[in-house]
Amino acid sequence: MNSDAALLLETVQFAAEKHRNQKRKDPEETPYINHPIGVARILSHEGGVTDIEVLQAALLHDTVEDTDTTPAELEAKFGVTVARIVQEVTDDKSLPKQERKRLQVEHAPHCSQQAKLVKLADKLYNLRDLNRCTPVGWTAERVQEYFLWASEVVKGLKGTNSALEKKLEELFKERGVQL
Ligand SMILES: Nc1nc2c(ncn2[C@@H]2O[C@H](COP(=O)(O)OP(=O)(O)O)[C@@H](OP(=O)(O)OP(=O)(O)O)[C@H]2O)c(=O)[nH]1
Ligand SMILES: [Mn+2]
Repeated sequence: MNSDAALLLETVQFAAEKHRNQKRKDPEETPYINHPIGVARILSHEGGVTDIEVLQAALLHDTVEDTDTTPAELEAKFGVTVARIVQEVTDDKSLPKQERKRLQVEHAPHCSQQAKLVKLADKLYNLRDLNRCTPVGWTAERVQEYFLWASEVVKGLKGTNSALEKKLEELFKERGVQL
């Protein structure tokens, strides 16, 4: 087997183990790991991304934010670059939600190109997921607010990947949100 394929399998196995007890917020309680796998798949199949470290970071992107995984653990297992990309896309969960959301908008333009790619694919996946079904407990207003906020983040990621940006723009247009 080629070493990139082996590395991706090692990475997806690690992420699946870390997220093993988590579910998405949809009514069917989809396994959480479907999301990071989908984000990596968007980058590879729709974004044309071949940078293995970006694909690994996509698979791992919610492990530090949402599980007991530490940045040091990622660095030891997957190297400094993958750990750094994940750190760049990790929200500080000790901050109030409004502040976290504001900081994503503020920080997006200053992220590395690799982190910007992961952020674009993360938003694309989550917006498509919102179109597929409404998370349990969310109102239509909250869904629309998420689209509005995501558009503010995506504005700061412009010029990163035209294919992904085009698909995001289409989703915003359907919601009457101007990018
Ligand atoms: N659309 C959708 N999202 C779900 C679902 N289940 C879990 N999520 C996650 O919920 C987050 C968005 O919900 P919010 O209420 O805005 O944020 P919060 O979970 O951090 O409080 C996303 O986190 P994230 O990936 O860290 O991204 P981000 O929104 O923080 O950028 C998304 O992955 C689902 O069924 N549908
Ligand atoms: Mn995510």
